[in-house]
Amino acid sequence: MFYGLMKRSSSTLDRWLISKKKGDQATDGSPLESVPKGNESDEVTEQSMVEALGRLDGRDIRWQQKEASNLSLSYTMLLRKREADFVFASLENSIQYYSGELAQIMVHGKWCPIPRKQVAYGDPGLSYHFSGIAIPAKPWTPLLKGLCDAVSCIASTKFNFVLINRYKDGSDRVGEHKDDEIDLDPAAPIASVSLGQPRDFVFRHQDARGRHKAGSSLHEPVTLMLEHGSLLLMNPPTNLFWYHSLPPRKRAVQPRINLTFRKLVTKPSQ
Ligand SMILES: O=C(O)CCC(=O)C(=O)O
Ligand SMILES: [Fe+2]
Repeated sequence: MFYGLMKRSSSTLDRWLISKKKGDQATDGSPLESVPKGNESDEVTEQSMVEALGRLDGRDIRWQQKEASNLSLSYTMLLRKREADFVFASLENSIQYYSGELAQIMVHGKWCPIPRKQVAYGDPGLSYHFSGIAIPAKPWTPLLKGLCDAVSCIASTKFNFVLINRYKDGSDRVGEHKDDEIDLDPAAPIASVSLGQPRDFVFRHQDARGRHKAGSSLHEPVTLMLEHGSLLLMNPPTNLFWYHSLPPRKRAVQPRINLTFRKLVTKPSQ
């Protein structure tokens, strides 16, 4: 199966390439093998899940690669279904999202409630500044640390922070933005793990927006369906040139959790 990543496919640049390992020579187009199934009767526990996460890098990861003008995306199915189900349920049971001032953002000079829930975890003292707020990191839980270490290993990047967004249904969303904050290491990818309701994720080049519409014919938008258990790497310099959004979708009725692992470079506040 090709995971239905692309809405359009007209030029070679627009075609997803598949490689066995990130950085390997990509091969074009052959269908992905399905991920091997474990013994379905084995019960997944928090401890077995953290152990499984420790072995994730050893799995045969098949990347689908999308390259366009200053855009580089790597996509793979990271977790088997029952693992993704377990992580989703565990996060649903344990995560307390921020409220009050930490659940607002500054839009055009006005404070607005965010149309989703959010929280952050990470190394001690880290905060992430965006849209007028500073989101402090709560201390890692064993599961989130296990996921962070696994994704760090797979992406060859030592992530130290995760921003978690929860979308209760298709009316929750993220407006167009770039993840180009000063806190972020510009040389590091952002690693996005999705759980729950599959949702469209849309990239638009900065020269194809608003009064720059002239660039539209040069830079077609790129839409991916982010599946339950998937990992998307937004590689540099994507976030310097391309905006991304999670638009509302009436037909999406189930909740979704997204974890974006990030490498923050600003000094922890004491
Ligand atoms: O929910 C997502 O897939 C992405 C969220 C996002 O873009 C962000 O947190 O910066
Ligand atoms: Fe983002």
